[in-house]
Amino acid sequence: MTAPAMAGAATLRTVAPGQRVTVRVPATSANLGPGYDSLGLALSLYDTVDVATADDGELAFALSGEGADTLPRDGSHLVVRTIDLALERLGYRRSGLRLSAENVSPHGRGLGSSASATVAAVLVAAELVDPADRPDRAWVLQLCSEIEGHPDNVAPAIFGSLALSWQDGETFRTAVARVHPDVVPIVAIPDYELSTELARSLLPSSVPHHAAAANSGRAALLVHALTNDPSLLVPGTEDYLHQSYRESAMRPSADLIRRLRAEGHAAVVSGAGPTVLALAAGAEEADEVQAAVERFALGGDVHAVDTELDRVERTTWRVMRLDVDSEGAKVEVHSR
Ligand SMILES: Nc1ncnc2c1ncn2[C@@H]1O[C@H](COP(=O)(O)OP(=O)(O)OP(=O)(O)O)[C@@H](O)[C@H]1O
Ligand SMILES: N[C@@H](CCO)C(=O)O
Repeated sequence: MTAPAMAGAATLRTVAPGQRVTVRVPATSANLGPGYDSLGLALSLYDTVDVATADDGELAFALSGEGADTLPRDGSHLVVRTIDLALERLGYRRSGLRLSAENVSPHGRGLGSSASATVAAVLVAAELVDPADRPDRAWVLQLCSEIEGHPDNVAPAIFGSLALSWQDGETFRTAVARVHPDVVPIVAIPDYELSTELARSLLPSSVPHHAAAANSGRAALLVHALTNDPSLLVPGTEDYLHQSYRESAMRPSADLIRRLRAEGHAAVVSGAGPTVLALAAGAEEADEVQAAVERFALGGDVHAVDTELDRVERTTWRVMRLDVDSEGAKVEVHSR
């Protein structure tokens, strides 16, 4: 992991004006059932961040897509805040920034939007410093994992494919595995949000030993199923550590997962939810999954009943058949 030692605030250098960097980062699905805080898959759904430096100290934003009307347009914007942090770690600070972002990944739905934004920001910062101070991708993984608190979304966002991540003391590491070409990810994104922070607060501080033992068997099986034998995806995606504890915060998603699994499909909560991820073993099964989700949606599962208003709210779902992204984040540095 190479990067310069952190400089004191007084010695921070200002990044050169007139630079422009564009980064495209895939969405990611973490956990995949039993791989809690460890496994993550990169998906063919991309956010793009474009940053230009200026010497006027001003921040300017051009945001489109998800969050365009709600995200802050000041130094508290996740991308700006993370660029500032990464630059500081590298011994730099910024003056003015022009940030354009096209956000495609939905926020707060379990598709790693905050991880994608964090990865984009750290990769931008890495390009804005002098070449001699440029960090490698292990440093990028470390900082992004520290910011997110866990590596399972940021690793596939950086490297693509299936990332198997772990922690050695304070150091985050990852190994990237190639996914079997028959595996087809399908996401069913409900119309309600769930913050990762809330979903994490629902987990117990310890689990019974038999649950941990069962989970480790399934996590091992899942890696084999995803890379070598997709016919084992249903048993490989059984989880014992998190999904059941979070059900109360995402009933419609839990109901859809039960329905899909009962019909023989490998369905799990994507990340901290509430999106449902199904991993089909081939195009034919992917068609069946899409049809099953549509039947479930038409059945009109009840999301909330407001008895005072005598009104029933029903969940609506956006279903997308995606590919596994095998490239990870792509950085383009525009010549001056
Ligand atoms: N592209 C972005 N630009 C700025 N802020 C973002 C961006 N994407 C996400 N965020 C911030 O992160 C929040 C969502 O983070 P959260 O961790 O709750 O969900 P997620 O990352 O979408 O899902 P998960 O971590 O379960 O996969 C948003 O509400 C927003 O504040
Ligand atoms: N492993 C994380 C993924 C969401 O960021 C969780 O389930 O809380």
